[in-house]
Amino acid sequence: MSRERVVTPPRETGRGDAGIVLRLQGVRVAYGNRMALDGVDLSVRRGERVALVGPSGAGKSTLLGLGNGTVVPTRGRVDVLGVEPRAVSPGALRKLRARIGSVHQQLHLVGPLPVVHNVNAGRLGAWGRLRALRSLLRPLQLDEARTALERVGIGPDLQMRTDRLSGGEQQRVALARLLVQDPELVLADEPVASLDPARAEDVMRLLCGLLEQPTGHRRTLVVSLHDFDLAVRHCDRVVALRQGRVVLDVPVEEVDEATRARVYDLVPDT
Ligand SMILES: Nc1ncnc2c1ncn2[C@@H]1O[C@H](COP(=O)(O)OP(=O)(O)OP(=O)(O)O)[C@@H](O)[C@H]1O
Repeated sequence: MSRERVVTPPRETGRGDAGIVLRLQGVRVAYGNRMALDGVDLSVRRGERVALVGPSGAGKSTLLGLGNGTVVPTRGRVDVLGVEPRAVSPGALRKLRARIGSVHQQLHLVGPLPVVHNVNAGRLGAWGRLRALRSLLRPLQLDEARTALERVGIGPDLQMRTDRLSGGEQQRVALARLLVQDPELVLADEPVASLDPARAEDVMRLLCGLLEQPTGHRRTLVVSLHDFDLAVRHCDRVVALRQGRVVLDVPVEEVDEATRARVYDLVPDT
């Protein structure tokens, strides 16, 4: 078993800190005496697509939780979109979260509601309570919802009950919700874990397509994946965690058969 730690430092873009959307410095997260992350340093630049891989319990979900402020570091510092989540007021944290899109294996759609409301849920963080209530009575921004649904490839039947759609269509509604949210950073926790390979490929292609903005800029993606091949096909960089430590951090071009085979055997530095 190899004891090396393979880390290629992030490529310099000459933009300094301004280009970094997520930074972890010396981060430790402990749940009681269980160490979920231990001494993690990681910087993700604007527009990067970073895949988190590693065995079950390695700390991938915990790292994503740090990104949206649902997990607080026990030690070290986390900065997201220029904000330190644990240091800001609840209002500022809400504003920060409105700039971050979350994708999960569970879609968190409200089944009995018409599709339009589930798509518009992407705006709740930006709208505030009154506007959200108004939209529940009479949906706002129908054109944007329609455009988002067309972009994810389902018909514009906005009034259809969401739970009448197929599983694949519901997945697309969840992605349309992400699109109308228009986040700067997307954190996706095993978004394709329960899908067959063909659908997983489809959803990853769709998700990555949504990261491209009409302006030519790209939203940033950090995604945990169990399938190493999917990570290599769709991301720019692979970060492998094991027992709460980063054991591999390389651009996908540097991933060869040997790296791929080693990932699940690597152990952290001691
Ligand atoms: N709320 C919690 N309370 C106690 N322990 C936790 C909690 N959340 C995570 N852990 C522990 O922290 C470690 C890292 O868990 P985490 O869910 O981040 O790993 P993961 O890499 O996402 O795993 P998986 O691939 O199975 O989802 C595990 O040992 C887990 O049992």
